Amino acid sequence: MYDRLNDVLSLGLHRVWKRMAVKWSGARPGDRVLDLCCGSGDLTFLLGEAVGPRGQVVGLDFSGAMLASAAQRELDRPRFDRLVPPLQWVQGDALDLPFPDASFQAATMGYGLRNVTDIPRALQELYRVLAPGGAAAILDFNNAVEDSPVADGVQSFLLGTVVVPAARALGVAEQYEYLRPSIQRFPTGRKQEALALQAGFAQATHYTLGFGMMGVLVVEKR
Ligand SMILES: C/C(=C\Cc1cc(O)c2ccccc2c1O)CCC[C@H](C)CCC[C@H](C)CCCC(C)C
Ligand SMILES: C[S@@+](CC[C@H](N)C(=O)[O-])C[C@H]1O[C@@H](n2cnc3c(N)ncnc32)[C@H](O)[C@@H]1O
Repeated sequence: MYDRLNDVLSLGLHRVWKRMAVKWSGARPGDRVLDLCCGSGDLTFLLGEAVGPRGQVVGLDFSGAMLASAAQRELDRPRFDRLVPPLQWVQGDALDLPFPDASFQAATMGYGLRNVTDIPRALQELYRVLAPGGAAAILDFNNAVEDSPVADGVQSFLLGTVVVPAARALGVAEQYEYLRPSIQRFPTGRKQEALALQAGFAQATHYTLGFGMMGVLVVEKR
């Protein structure tokens, strides 16, 4: 239901945003890459396409149920889709990653940073497991309250008049009612850049997508 609602409610655009995040992560053929808070694996599968059969892809999530869903999706993929390497599904905490320092050349995090309980800690762990020269792309809703009050207003309107009623019709209103307050608590793009630099990244740039309602924080480790 989560995947289907994402398609319907974003008019399929979330797939475009996820492809942009993978592109901006800098994942290249043969790389070892990580998808943090992978959920049902949307970004993990896209990373697999980017690194190809010689690459290595790890999807991490602390929900065993989401990982089981992702692993089943991998089994259900058509054989010709098997151009990607076998994906590794790891149950773990983004705040205490079970990987050595400098383990990955690139990483993604899709709609996860806003959901962790300690954003600075998550950025520090991401920095630690990236190799020097590595990069990551962190896709999430954009808290546009400072940069674009119009985008903030439209986002709030759509969440309240389209998203939550649609979720209510499917019996999952409570989960989707969480979105607006979580976005209001989420650091703005500028603040995310500052947090990333504090975590040790040499470069941090926040780009907006979806008419300012989504954002991607791109970070680079020297
Ligand atoms: C893929 C998307 C959201 C993932 C997502 C993240 C969460 O933290 C959740 C928490 C609780 C419930 C659900 C989620 C969740 O789905 C983004 C697209 C799906 C959104 C639900 C749609 C939101 C519509 C936007 C306000 C604006 C649409 C942009 C416009 C079509 C250009
Ligand atoms: C909204 S879903 C996003 C899933 C996927 N990245 C996507 O783009 O569809 C957020 C995911 O983050 C996971 N998550 C939240 N906090 C986490 C943490 N501290 N460590 C690992 N996973 C976490 C949840 O279990 C959930 O699967």
